[in-house]
Amino acid sequence: MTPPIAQDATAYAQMAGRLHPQLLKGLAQMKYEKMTPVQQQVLSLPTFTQDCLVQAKTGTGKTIAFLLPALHTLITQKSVPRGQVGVLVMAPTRELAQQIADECNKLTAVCKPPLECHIAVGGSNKNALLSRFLNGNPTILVATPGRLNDYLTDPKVRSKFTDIRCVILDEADRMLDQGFKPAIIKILSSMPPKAQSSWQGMCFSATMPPEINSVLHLVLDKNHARISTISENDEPTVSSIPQAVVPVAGVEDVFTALHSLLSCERFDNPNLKAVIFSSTARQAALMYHIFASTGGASPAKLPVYQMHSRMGQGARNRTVEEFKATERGLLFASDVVGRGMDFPDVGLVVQVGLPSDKEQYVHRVGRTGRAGKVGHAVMILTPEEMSFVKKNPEFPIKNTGVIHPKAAAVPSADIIQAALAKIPEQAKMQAYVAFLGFTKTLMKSLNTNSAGIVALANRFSKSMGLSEPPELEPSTVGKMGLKGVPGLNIRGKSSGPRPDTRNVRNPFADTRTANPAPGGNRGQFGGGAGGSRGAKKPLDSSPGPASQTKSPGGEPRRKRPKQETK
Ligand SMILES: Nc1ncnc2c1ncn2[C@@H]1O[C@H](COP(=O)(O)OP(=O)(O)OP(=O)(O)O)[C@@H](O)[C@H]1O
Repeated sequence: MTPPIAQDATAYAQMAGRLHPQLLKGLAQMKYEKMTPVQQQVLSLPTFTQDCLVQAKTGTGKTIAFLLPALHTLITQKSVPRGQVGVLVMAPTRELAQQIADECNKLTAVCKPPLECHIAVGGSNKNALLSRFLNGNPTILVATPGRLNDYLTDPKVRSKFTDIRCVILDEADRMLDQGFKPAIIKILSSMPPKAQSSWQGMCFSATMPPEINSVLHLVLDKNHARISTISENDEPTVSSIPQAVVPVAGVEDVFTALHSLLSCERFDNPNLKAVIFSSTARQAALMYHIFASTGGASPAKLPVYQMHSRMGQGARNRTVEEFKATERGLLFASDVVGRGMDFPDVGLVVQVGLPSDKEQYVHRVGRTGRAGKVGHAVMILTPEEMSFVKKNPEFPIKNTGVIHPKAAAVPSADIIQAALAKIPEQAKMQAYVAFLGFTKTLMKSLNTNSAGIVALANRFSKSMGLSEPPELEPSTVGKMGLKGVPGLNIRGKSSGPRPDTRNVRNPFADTRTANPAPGGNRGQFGGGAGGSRGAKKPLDSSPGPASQTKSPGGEPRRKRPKQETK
């Protein structure tokens, strides 16, 4: 099926004379014959060099919509001196940056002379990429802000931006939020001032919360064009994606309900390809291992994959490649793939628990129903989380009624219990600490207090089969703002031997799953951060820009991520 392109959409062939022939040839090779609405509107602007703020729904071809005008200008106007960066694209995650670079390379495949597109992202081999960047001809650079700032400490790198022509922010609302804004400001301070060199600014996203308006001046001039393919009364999600909520009786029933749901879905569609989002990296890893051990969604096996910030970059890259290529399978993910990622033919998105905000809901749902294809989205919510549905009536979320875990054709409760029994205790402890940290950030939306959060986390702990809540360092409790809250098991304040969450390392390092991801990314719970260490930065996340710490891959972490709690 083709993207949501109207019958009367303009064919790219009709752009002959307006778009450079080499780009038209590239489009033809990619088999993009007609324009999607956002591409049509952007290419209808009076000039391709105009600053613009562009909002269009997920999966409707925004990448090509920003690449075409930028590349056309690059090819047709005074050439950028050799070695200089002409177009800079910034995106929030390494995987999305790579995906944009891949799309750019396909589009420019027939360009002569060739246009080099480089990437600067964390977690990868910095020295090799930097040396290629310094010695090559990186006319186009796609970067994550943390790594680019890291590059920019080198004066040789800074000197490569003196002739910059165009700066593009993909996922612009995310790039300009509190987490990333300082890094973006720092990057822009290394470029010639916009007022003098008048580089073009472009901001694209599927969501544009009002807060973005006060910071647009960083990238766009005040006469920028505003394009939205979403009309005022339109829903913010793609209308061909039915959305539902499965309310469960309590936090204890979540995994069982998920198993029931996936089993039913699998029954309807033997080639099910689904992304299952969790609030934290630890929970994504936990669910991956549970479902690897149940053999995918029973009764038949589906390959399972995991994707989150606790994995090494090599494993992350392999998972992206494999899940893009596979026809069927379950990807247990955190929000590292919540925005922008284009996994073809995902037919189902499941959100286990709440997204960090309503924008994140839109982006997660948008991993299905892309390019005009069909898909649906389901949330699994506890009674405490159900207010999300009421508070956001703009989302057409249908309440399917409580699914009793045992109502499904398979004994999901027993299967989950058996799978949980095989999960190392340390992994459960880590999931508990991450759950506590993330749920604390949602205290207001959950309409509860600290004691309520701890009680919820303790029920979660019990449901995983832990005899008592894992022990926390007093300093961790302080950092979480939970000092004095009853129900916590605090080191030094409890009697008798307790499970120890310190120095927890790769609890799966020596285990083999029944259905490991083909990429071999087993045992990715650990990364060395134990319960208390993990909780030390309960809000930390790898895809974010610099604040104080650096991830092992050199991608700076930000103070308060919206996307992922480890
Ligand atoms: N003109 C076109 N014809 C056919 N397919 C297209 C066209 N433009 C884009 N696509 C395809 O549509 C899919 C979605 O494109 P893209 O990833 O750019 O969407 P997006 O709007 O940026 O989504 P998101 O908001 O999730 O980032 C991709 O698989 C892309 O290859």
